[in-house]
Amino acid sequence: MADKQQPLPAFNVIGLTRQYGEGAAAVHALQGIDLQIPASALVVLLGPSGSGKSTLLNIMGGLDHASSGECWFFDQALHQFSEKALSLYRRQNVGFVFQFYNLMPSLTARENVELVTEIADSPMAADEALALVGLDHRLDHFPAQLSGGEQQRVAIARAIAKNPTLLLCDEPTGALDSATGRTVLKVLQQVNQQLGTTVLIVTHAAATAEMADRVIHFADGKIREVIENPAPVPAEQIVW
Ligand SMILES: Nc1ncnc2c1ncn2[C@@H]1O[C@H](COP(=O)(O)OP(=O)(O)OP(=O)(O)O)[C@@H](O)[C@H]1O
Repeated sequence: MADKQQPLPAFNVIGLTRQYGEGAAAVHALQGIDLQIPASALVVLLGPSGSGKSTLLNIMGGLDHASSGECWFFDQALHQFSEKALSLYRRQNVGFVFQFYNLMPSLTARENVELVTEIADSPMAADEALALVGLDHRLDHFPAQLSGGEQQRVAIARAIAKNPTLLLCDEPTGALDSATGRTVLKVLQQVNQQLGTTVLIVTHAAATAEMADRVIHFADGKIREVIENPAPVPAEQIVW
């Protein structure tokens, strides 16, 4: 009998596949993924280019559908969701951070974050979100007046301002030098620790694994290895 005290994981992924195209041209991006991610964990996904990391992240984020298998978010069966239900799921639960910040150049840092807080159900104030990422002194700056790392921190503030349960980050430090990347990782770790947000980071910067509770290694559309890290290090100590 199931242990009633056992909390549901944030994600329970069972036999997930994703195929692009048909026949001889088909790409089997995910070839049967089984995975559990506990709520409030910080998880890093590593693996060679084309191994399926972004494909899995996109399915977990409700941006894409699996070809077969199950993807549970707590008790919600994402694999059975309509486009409309996925859209609501994304709006209510998911913050996204990508390699490129996608800020509106004609809006200030505060206004970029307000774009999200105006349509979210229970947002934090834009100024509060920007203070959390250490940008309370840059509220009225435009993206062109900010460094790459600062722009990425605005993008993170925008993602967390709607108080998401889940923060999905695809190459968040990909466009940054290592020192600046470290400040961004520190913010992600802080969001995880202070807000309890489940954070998933896809990256090529293997040293990022040191700050994770759990590291998932991909190869050829499969999970090669999952490593639990009993003692994640503070992001500021990471060197790559
Ligand atoms: N929309 C698509 N149409 C066709 N093939 C796709 C599509 N998206 C991804 N693929 C293919 O699926 C496979 C997995 O891609 P995915 O982007 O998930 O890999 P990744 O591990 O995130 O790679 P990277 O580290 O380079 O971002 C690759 O072979 C890729 O070319």
